[in-house]
Amino acid sequence: MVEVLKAERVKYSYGEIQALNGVSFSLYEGEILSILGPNGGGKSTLLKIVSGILKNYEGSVKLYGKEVSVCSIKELARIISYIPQEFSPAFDLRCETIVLFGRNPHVTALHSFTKDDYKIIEESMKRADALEFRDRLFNTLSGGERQRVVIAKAIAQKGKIMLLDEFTTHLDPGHSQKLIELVKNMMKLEGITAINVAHDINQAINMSDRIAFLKDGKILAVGKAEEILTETLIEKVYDAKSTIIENPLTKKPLVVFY
Ligand SMILES: Nc1ncnc2c1ncn2[C@@H]1O[C@H](COP(=O)(O)OP(=O)(O)OP(=O)(O)O)[C@@H](O)[C@H]1O
Repeated sequence: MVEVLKAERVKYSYGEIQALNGVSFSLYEGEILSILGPNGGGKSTLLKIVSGILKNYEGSVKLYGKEVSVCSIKELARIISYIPQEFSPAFDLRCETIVLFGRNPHVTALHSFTKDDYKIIEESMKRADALEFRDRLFNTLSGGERQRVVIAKAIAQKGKIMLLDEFTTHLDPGHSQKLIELVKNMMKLEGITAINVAHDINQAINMSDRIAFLKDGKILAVGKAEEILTETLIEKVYDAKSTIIENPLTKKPLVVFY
């Protein structure tokens, strides 16, 4: 198994607030690792460190063996595609232009976008089922339609690692299901690896190879859902009562809160 990312004893604080307090885990090529946990547990902070937004962390975070804090933003953007919960550009931009942003990390100082870039954009929009929005203004689309465009941008970026930050939060069950399928298929076809930050535990169990629970800046458990999930763990993480049954369709654990 190729280790794509290795985090060791990562600590991060915002002034007095210790957001991460000794986080260690590995991410292996081709897997989806979902990170779950209560509000304020440190999930977004972890994604910001992995994507190079927060650099002054303690410990070590290596991507393909290289420390993230010394990678340039452009270098990271060639490896990492980030799909946020919401993307709201400050200006009125056409959807094609948004997807074109995905090609920025591949453009050199000497020449701008090429014919190939435009071909990649068209293919990416087709795959994300977003081609029909090509000439529409991004801000006029619905939440689900926008996410398809943002996913097209991530496809066009051709990063080997995808960071998904609660990317289905504002979507209805139909759109949410379609987008998860799209991301999973894309990952299989392109051999992409993903970290998926989520609150919907059952959705995370169904779409992931492994799950991790982050609380108070520490990982409480990480592994295959069927191996680590217990009612006691759920209570420790969320302070909530649950019962865990077998999902009749997927045969994976299904957490029922009560
Ligand atoms: N810019 C900031 N300045 C100060 N404190 C921050 C900042 N961003 C996050 N924090 C604090 O760091 C801790 C971890 O926050 P983080 O956003 O990483 O949690 P999270 O697990 O993503 O939460 P949620 O599930 O609510 O999105 C929280 O206590 C939060 O208040």
